[in-house]
Amino acid sequence: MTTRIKICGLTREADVEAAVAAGADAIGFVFYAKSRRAVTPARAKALAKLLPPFVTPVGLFVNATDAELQAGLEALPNMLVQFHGDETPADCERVGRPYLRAARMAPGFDLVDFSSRFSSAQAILLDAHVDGYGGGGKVFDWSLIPPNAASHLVLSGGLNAANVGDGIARVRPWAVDVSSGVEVAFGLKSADLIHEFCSAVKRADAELSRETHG
Ligand SMILES: O=C(O)c1ccccc1N[C@@H]1O[C@H](COP(=O)(O)O)[C@@H](O)[C@H]1O
Repeated sequence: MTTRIKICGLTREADVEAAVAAGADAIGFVFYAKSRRAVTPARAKALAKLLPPFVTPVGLFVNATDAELQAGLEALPNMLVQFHGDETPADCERVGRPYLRAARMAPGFDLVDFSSRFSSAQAILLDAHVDGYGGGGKVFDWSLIPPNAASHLVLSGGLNAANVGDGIARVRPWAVDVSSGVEVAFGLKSADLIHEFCSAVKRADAELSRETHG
């Protein structure tokens, strides 16, 4: 299987170009004003114009107001919505768009129950439980993920080129998502690290395919 790749928290044209060139399937824009990776809807619109067909823009929101959601959706009408705060299933469904719902993984968290409550999500995105909701570059204990927790899982939380292959082999996610792990300083993406991350994902897929098909 091909593991899809999302590169999140892009703020500059060069980062978007690097992610597309490296083979990313999705690009995330952070619409959360408290994040140092935040972009305005107008900025996201300008960056998303660089995306070729079949690369999906994703808008990340944390407990956004209706006005903030609307502004994001108007700027990026074709975006997938990533809810990364305390949104309820009703909050997510009210927006009427395909969405990812972030689960903040920590010991005792009931992922099976969470996934069943958010069964209308396209995928459950697994992130470590950190202060500030996410994007903390922290790996969580992957053994907390029960088998068949959701039909589509996006693995995130502290991924980088060195550990993403292990994550793919152990979790077998539909997709992986990275932000901190492709940065040289907080919020500053590196084209080289983006390329290394995407190459590591492709190597892991090739290794799994060899194990499966010989
Ligand atoms: O990136 C942020 O600033 C952010 C803020 C609030 C919620 C989520 C955020 N980022 C997302 O967190 C995960 C994990 O990121 P990392 O690779 O550990 O840095 C990922 O989905 C980011 O998009």
